[in-house]
Amino acid sequence: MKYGKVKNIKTELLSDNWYTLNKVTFDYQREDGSWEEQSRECYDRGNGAAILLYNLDKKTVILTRQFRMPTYVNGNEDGFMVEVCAGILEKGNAEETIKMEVEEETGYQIDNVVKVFESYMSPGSVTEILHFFIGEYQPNMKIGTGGGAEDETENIEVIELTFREALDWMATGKIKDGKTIMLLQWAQINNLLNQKI
Ligand SMILES: Nc1nc2c(ncn2[C@@H]2O[C@H](COP(=O)(O)OP(=O)(O)O[C@H]3O[C@H](CO)[C@@H](O)[C@H](O)[C@@H]3O)[C@@H](O)[C@H]2O)c(=O)[nH]1
Ligand SMILES: [Mg+2]
Repeated sequence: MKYGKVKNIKTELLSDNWYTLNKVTFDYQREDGSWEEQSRECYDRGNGAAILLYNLDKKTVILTRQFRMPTYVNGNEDGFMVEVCAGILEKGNAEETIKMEVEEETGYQIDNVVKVFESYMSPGSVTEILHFFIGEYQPNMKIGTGGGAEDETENIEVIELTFREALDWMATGKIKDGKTIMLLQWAQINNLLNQKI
């Protein structure tokens, strides 16, 4: 293997309070063939799925707004984040999970989703791979209020914006969430809303 091999992998559990934090110690083979011991903390919160919900007639997208404590403790003044709908894969595959999350968080029941790419979001410390989808919604697909799971105290606000407004929010920093920026830019590059940029 060109960029080294690993052996003697040892995993020490540091925390399993909500998700799992492990310290992984391993031998890593360098380019010159010599071995060195390294260790990395790996935070395992499972894998996830995210979706850009869009409507072609109205040229709109649906986003969510929710309080995110980790951002509050790191400079986000009110702690609120505008994000695409997303969730952690609990049971089932990414496609099933994202349809369930859409219903739970936004109140829309959508039939078709299309996977567009996947990405490790923080590969130096977080194990998670995130599956990215797009899905068209129609007003008559709204069957509930959304808001997130009661037992998870999510308190999610559902926001409908024109695609143009969403791009402006991204440009001005009102949208600062990585997965949301990635999906909005994917839509822009691929002319998803057929709009001249
Ligand atoms: N009580 C408690 N709740 C927690 C804790 N950590 C997270 N939660 C809550 O558990 C819920 C998980 O909801 P999901 O909708 O399944 O996940 P998500 O937080 O929206 O995750 C999505 O966004 C993340 C951040 O961008 C992504 O990393 C993830 O893959 C997914 O796309 C959220 O309400 C979250 O606040 C904790 O330590 N304690
Ligand atoms: Mg969520």
